[in-house]
Amino acid sequence: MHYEPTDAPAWAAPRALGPLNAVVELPGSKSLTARELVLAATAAGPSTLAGVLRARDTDLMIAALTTLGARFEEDGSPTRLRVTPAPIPFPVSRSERPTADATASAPARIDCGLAGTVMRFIPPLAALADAPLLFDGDDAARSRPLGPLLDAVSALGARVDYLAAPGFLPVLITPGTPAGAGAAGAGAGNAVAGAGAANARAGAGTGPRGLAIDSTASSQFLSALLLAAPLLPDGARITPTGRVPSLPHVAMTVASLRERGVSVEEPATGVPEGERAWAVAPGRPAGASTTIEPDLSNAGPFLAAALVAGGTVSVPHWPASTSQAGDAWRGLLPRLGGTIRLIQESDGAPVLQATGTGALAGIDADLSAVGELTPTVAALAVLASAQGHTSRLRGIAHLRGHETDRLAAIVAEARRLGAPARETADGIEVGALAAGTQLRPALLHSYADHRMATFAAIIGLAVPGVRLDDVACTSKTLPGFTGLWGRMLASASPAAPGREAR
Ligand SMILES: O=C(O)C1=C[C@@H](OP(=O)(O)O)[C@@H](O)[C@H](O)C1
Ligand SMILES: C=C(OP(=O)(O)O)C(=O)O
Repeated sequence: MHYEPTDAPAWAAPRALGPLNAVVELPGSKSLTARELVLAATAAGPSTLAGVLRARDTDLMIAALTTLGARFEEDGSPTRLRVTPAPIPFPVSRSERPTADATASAPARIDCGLAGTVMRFIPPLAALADAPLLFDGDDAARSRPLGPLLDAVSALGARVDYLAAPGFLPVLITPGTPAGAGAAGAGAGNAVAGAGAANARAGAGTGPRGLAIDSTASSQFLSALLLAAPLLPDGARITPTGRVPSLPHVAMTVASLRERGVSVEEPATGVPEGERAWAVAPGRPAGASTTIEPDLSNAGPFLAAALVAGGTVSVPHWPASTSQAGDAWRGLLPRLGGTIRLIQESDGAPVLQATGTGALAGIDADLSAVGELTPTVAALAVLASAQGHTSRLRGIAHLRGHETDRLAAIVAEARRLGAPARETADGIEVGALAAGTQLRPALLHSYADHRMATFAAIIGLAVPGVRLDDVACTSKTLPGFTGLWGRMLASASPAAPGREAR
């Protein structure tokens, strides 16, 4: 892992000066926003989306879908969008380009930034466009895995040309010859008929397209094919090979498709891995009016702050039932030393409250289903190490392909603080600090990773002298993070003389 710390002035992570009593309103879920944007852009009719996350990842998604021909208009607020779907084939050839790209031969570009959702959800749609699309992103995005997904995109008949290393950005995707009008529901228009590569069993008109895909590196490969499947003339039957991480995110994709009337069959429980298939019927998703839930994964650092500083942090509008991975905080935080209560406000809206005392517990957990929660759990594990506890986080080898190699990053930063951490084949272990030893001040590295930035913020609540090289990368999913964090800390009761959060 190569990382050059930025030259930006370091952010001094604020310490908690006493127990908290804060209510933190979080913006919309990144994952739900990404799915709703794609579904609205490919729907049979217009949609209205409320509670949309406006952050770097989701604004890049809006830009990508605009290039495909969808239209997004703010309806009184940036978080409320009216969406006019794109025709299919997506009219990329007519998209407005920045002047630098506007030569006859330059393909339209999709900037993926560092967003897994953009770099995974858009390529299968590129197979349904009327012109080539060039995908690229941040430097760090160029080492995030894409190969198995792009094999499936070529199985859909598109041509995939890697411009640097095979399996990675940048890549040029050229759609195959469009088939005749497909049976893909109202206004679906044409869809691809490809010669089909080795892993495509069926062509258009002969039953659902069969796609086998190795999704061990990311559940987003599977979600990406599921989102494109209803736009294919005969739908698709998708069989992931190997163990799929982050299954709640796949369930979220299925739920979002079904909400818009798309028929998706999921594998029955008990079907062995490798034999499980998801079957999606053809037919454009329906236009819809949808309100997006707050981001429960991003709630994690704020809830964790209550455990570290003591006191209570409340997150309003916690959904009573949800497909978000972040709902797992209700089970995880009690194992790390907190108390969790889901209460009903007088207006009936549920609120999640995390309460803590500053005393933390170590944890041994398989986080494969909720990998994106790992940096926050790891921050608590590092602080628990200074209280004599060991922790083991398992089932998360795929985090090596997240925004950065998160296993290497967490271990490097934990060690910089003096905690005995090490990588295992599929996770990390954090040992207990020797009695009488404390974590030390450090300039921590973000690795351009929003969740490594919030990792540092959590540590800084309790360890004096923690600074972070680049807090701005939190804008990937949570613009305004430092303001929210500061307001939460301002709720601290003044510490008794001599007392500071542990
Ligand atoms: O589909 C999604 O919205 C996501 C799926 C997961 O990806 P991986 O399966 O690559 O972990 C998750 O970690 C990521 O933050 C968001
Ligand atoms: C893995 C993550 O993001 P992405 O959607 O870019 O994969 C994350 O947010 O933790």
